[in-house]
Amino acid sequence: MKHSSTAIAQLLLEAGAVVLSPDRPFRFASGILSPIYCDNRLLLAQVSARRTITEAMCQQISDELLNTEVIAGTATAGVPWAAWVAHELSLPMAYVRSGAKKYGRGQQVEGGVQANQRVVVIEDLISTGGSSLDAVAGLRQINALVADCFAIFTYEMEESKQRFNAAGVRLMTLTNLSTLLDVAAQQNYIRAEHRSLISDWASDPAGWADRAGISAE
Ligand SMILES: O=P(O)(O)OC[C@H]1O[C@H](OP(=O)(O)OP(=O)(O)O)[C@H](O)[C@@H]1O
Ligand SMILES: O=C(O)c1cc(=O)[nH]c(=O)[nH]1
Repeated sequence: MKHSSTAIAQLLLEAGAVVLSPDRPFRFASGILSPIYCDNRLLLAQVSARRTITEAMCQQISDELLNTEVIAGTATAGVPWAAWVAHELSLPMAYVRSGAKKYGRGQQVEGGVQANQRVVVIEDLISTGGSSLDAVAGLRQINALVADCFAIFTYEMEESKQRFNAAGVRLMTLTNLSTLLDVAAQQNYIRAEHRSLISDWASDPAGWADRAGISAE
């Protein structure tokens, strides 16, 4: 069964993964302050939801990325998804640390990826794209071939689009912020004023805190 972007957004909402906190914004990995946070890690504990996500990822990879040789997860939140997808597709799995390990073999990429292997990077969520593209850079450094990244969710930030373009990486996602806001509004998960607030944030996430007069704690 094909899983639509709307169905996956609904799943995230039902799973309680989407949290709003306009008055005490979340700090993202990139430093950006945000009134919304999507905690896909909560899906790890929800067997039916994680099965649906894994199935949807496997389906798209089987349909569109026929030559994939390795599934690589970004540490930490991408790793379990990469493991489940690689297992289902009977492909080798690897993971990419945020930086090279400071002891042992000193590697950023773990799992024996070979030069010229075609690798798909799996991430749980894309904000600026910095984490996934660091993983791509780590893989390319050992001469792996990376042209595609796959994530559950993207905020559709202009910055991420530009960075993926510049890196020559195609980003595929199961769902995105605009779909999530549509579903959340239709089903009364969020009020109209919160939808407007999040849309305003999304129009310029990095400038939002200043615009809204919110100072970082
Ligand atoms: O697109 P970006 O701007 O890089 O932001 C998204 C990244 O941030 C989160 O990871 P986090 O740094 O919180 O670490 P974790 O995966 O260990 O939870 C998320 O899991 C992505 O990896
Ligand atoms: O950019 C991030 O750090 C980030 C945003 C978000 O909504 N969820 C998450 O896990 N990380």
